Amino acid sequence: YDSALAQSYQKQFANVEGAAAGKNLGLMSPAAFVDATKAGKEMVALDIRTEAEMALFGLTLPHSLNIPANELFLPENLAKLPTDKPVVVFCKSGARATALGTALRHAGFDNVKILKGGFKGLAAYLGPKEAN
Ligand SMILES: O=S(=O)([O-])[S-]
Repeated sequence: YDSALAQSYQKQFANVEGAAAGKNLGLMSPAAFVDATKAGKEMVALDIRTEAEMALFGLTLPHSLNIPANELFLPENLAKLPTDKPVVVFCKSGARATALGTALRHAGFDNVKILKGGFKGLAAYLGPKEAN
């Protein structure tokens, strides 16, 4: 294996322990995302689902980007990601966002957060109380 890369990951994950483990992985709960959005905090939501999924439903937030996971690391797409405000990565259930968000963080995008549970988690959190 690539020992330099492994060392770099060891450094990245060295603080993933105890109560701060999730935070140090860049995970953001649906509650924290909703609160930050309502508080008007400047954030960019990045939807990395496939185009077919995005066609069904997607983000209508003012600052959102749609870049499918399989194209995210193309230089022209990385160039679209702001580095001066949080970028919250979205997918359906959180798996892709965790993988791709972790990769972005490892590549130096320290401002990247991962929406825990994806759209599903957000919908479950908002639930009927918001619909009423
Ligand atoms: O990757 S996923 O959690 O959206 S199915």
